[in-house]
Amino acid sequence: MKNINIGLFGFGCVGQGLYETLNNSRNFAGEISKICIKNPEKKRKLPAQLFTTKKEEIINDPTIDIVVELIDDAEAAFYIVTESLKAGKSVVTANKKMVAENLETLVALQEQTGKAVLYEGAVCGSIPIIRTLEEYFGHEPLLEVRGIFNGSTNYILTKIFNERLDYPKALKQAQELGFAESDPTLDVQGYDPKYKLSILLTHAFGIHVHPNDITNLGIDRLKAADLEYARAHGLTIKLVAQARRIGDKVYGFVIPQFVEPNHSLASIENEFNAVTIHGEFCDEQLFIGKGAGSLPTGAAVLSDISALSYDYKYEYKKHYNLGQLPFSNQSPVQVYVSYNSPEEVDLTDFENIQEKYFSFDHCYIVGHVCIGKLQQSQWQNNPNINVVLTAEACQTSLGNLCVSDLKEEISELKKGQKIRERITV
Ligand SMILES: NC(=O)C1=CN([C@@H]2O[C@H](COP(=O)(O)OP(=O)(O)OC[C@H]3O[C@@H](n4cnc5c(N)ncnc54)[C@H](OP(=O)(O)O)[C@@H]3O)[C@@H](O)[C@H]2O)C=CC1
Ligand SMILES: N[C@@H](CC=O)C(=O)O
Repeated sequence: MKNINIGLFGFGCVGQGLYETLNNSRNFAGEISKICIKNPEKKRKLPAQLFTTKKEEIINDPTIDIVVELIDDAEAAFYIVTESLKAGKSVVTANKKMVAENLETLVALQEQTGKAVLYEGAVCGSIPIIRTLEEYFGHEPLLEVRGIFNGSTNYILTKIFNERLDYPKALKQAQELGFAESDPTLDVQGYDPKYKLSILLTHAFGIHVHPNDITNLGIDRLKAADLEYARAHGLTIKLVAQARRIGDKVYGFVIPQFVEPNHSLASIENEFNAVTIHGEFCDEQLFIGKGAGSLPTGAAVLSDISALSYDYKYEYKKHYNLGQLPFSNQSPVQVYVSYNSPEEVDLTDFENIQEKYFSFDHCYIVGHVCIGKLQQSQWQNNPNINVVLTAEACQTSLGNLCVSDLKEEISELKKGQKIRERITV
């Protein structure tokens, strides 16, 4: 095997994880010859001559074979990746925001330059999901890809449910352990798993969907009453990313979901991620592995570097071979919506309502709403409002209750009245 000369950008959690995995791999012939970082004053555990703050020292170095981009700034990462490709170097990156927001450009640039960009570490850490979709499922029509795509929020939810730790403490731990993004709102508001879903949409269904077109709701608005609701019903909550093909359309979104104890995602805890693939031929498969952290992500990056050493490239088979399936947000889902007072939610946005509950400290409704309506609604931006998919959320059969009648009835209810009612549709 040829000795590979690596130029590395970033020496934080993942960069150091890569360094460890590279040095402890017994059969990998490669070394890091230069590391570009941002802050020259920071104390490093490696000799100073290895570090630089000048990107060009790596991009323009003809002795460097592969560029590995592991920084926490998506804009600068895009520059590094595109300039490296233009300079004739293949690239490994773990930056899901950068990849998801620019995938079409990156695919075109790979075609133009003949060089490769690999990004296994960008999606679900150590789970080899992109290569699995590319190679193993390259010709199988898929029906669904779903799962837990964010380690930090899964860690937080595990600590909240299993140890009754409060949200700020659990988030702080996820940050200290290196799981969270530098801006943790990307994790807790569901952006990070949305970037990953956007990338998987390309490899699973052949479609490029910009993350801005995918709905994401997070776990940052969960209130004590929502947790009590879950516990009282024997449920837990997971932040679930999902995409499914129904007919000739693909639907996808990231929304927290109540999960029953016997559900395959219920036992996925801490920073572990899980991906379920449902294919027309293979039926269901479940992949589980650590989705965040220094060594698991470093291992995914090392695997990509190794793949480049035998000239591996993503072929984007489904994207090139299949007609573009349209992506749609017109998918009705059943949601639990909790809020402080009845006028905060516009019930006319709902297709129907199955349950409503008002008490002094907790109001909620359960009903079907279209993802597109949810995405566009003003009320959804209200920080008092928390939306969780019900355990049956994606069963699409809708009742036909007229919500305008209910709206009037509910708006007359005063906060403090304790009414619990199931409405049969
Ligand atoms: N942490 C994880 O578990 C995972 C992270 N990722 C992704 O990997 C990437 C890196 O994450 P992580 O290691 O956690 O981040 P860290 O914050 O731990 O490290 C970021 C590194 O990037 C360097 N850096 C920032 N901006 C620049 C720049 N413009 N030029 C050169 N270097 C720069 C920093 O330099 P300095 O040291 O000087 O501050 C630092 O070394 C991110 O895209 C993240 O989303 C993917 C999967 C898992
Ligand atoms: N912040 C991310 C890191 C890995 O992608 C996560 O928590 O999953």
